[in-house]
Amino acid sequence: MTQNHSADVLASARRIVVKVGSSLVTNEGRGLDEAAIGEWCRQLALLSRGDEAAGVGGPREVIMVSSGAIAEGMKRLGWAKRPHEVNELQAAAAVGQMGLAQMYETKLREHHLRSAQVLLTHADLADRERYLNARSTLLTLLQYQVLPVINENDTVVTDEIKVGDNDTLGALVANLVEADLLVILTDQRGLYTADPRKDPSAELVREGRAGDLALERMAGGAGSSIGKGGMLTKIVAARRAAGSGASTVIAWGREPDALLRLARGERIGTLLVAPTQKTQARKQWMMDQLQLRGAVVVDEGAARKLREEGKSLLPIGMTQVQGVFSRGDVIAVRDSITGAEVGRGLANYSSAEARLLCRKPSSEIAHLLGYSAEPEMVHRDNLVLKR
Ligand SMILES: Nc1ncnc2c1ncn2[C@@H]1O[C@H](COP(=O)(O)OP(=O)(O)O)[C@@H](O)[C@H]1O
Ligand SMILES: N[C@@H](CCC(=O)OP(=O)(O)O)C(=O)O
Repeated sequence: MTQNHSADVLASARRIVVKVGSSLVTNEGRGLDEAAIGEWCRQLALLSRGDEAAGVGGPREVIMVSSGAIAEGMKRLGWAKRPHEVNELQAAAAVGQMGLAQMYETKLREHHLRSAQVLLTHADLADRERYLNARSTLLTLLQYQVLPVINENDTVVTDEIKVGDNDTLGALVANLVEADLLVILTDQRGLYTADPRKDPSAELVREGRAGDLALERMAGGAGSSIGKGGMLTKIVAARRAAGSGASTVIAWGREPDALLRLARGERIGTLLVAPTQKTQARKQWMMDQLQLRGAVVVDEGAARKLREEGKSLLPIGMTQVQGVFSRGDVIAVRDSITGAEVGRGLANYSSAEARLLCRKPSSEIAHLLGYSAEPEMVHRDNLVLKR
């Protein structure tokens, strides 16, 4: 990839997930690093506003994934050694998360940015319906220019049902909101050819392809007892983020103005470029669904609006619902005249609900179902037209 092209990947990223690790957040376990958190918050606020003087080229939607709850909880409880017992780790997380949320709230407020705490579990991301709900909440927060500060809900999860490390959580969040870029800030300047703590001759890798297995061989585990995943989970996270088209940067969290410089297109740390672009990755995923659970049949007018005007499918254009599907399933949209597939997309309502909504204006959804998720049956962003 050329220098210019990689600068584009960075400068054109509109939706960015930033992940910071425990060792940075808690100053290697010494306690919340107020100055460092304040510094990221300042940059996040400038990015979110698209501050002209900062030269970041327009507003960005930013989400923070922050570790540090357990490390901070241990500090507050006066525990010198990380406990092994799950209930103790969970208690530490509960104590530390208070401090974490409070610190981000205070620092972001100083920079006139509102924030929201979002604690997620693996189950929230694995279950289709909860996944869509989490997605919808995060997108709503972004729409209102509120910065979501995310961590795993350590207090309620045990080892078997854990995401486990926040590099992976960051990638899952990037998938969830279809981010353009995942920035992983850590205590090293990026990925080195070997663990720099063990091999002083290791060299910084400036760029690679996300998913390249050779990179995984260079990466080792955590260098300190504070961090959880080490470099390997970051490289695997980059592969996962690339699944929905997001590229990843791994950079040093203390690099001055790192987030602003990245947004300006400056090359810092290690850039792992996603081989397929965001929309392409998404379309591919939807088209690859072999087993469609159902379909909605639409009238001529709706089919035309979808095909020719790139519009969303509204319930009013639906004439029939086929099969049994849930909210979030991929369904086919069929033309009532020829029966041909117009396209495929994500259903906002289940088949049972959709049957009640056929031919009805969206303004009646709340009345008919007792709630309203979205005015569309399938939003155009979640629709791939058949060529
Ligand atoms: N190839 C590598 N390049 C850079 N760091 C590596 C590599 N292999 C292992 N590491 C280790 O990974 C550590 C970063 O991971 P971790 O401690 O989990 O940080 P964080 O808390 O930021 O997630 C580094 O301090 C380093 O010792
Ligand atoms: N959810 C945990 C973080 C776990 C984790 O992945 O830590 P790290 O490797 O430092 O990003 C906490 O807040 O303590």
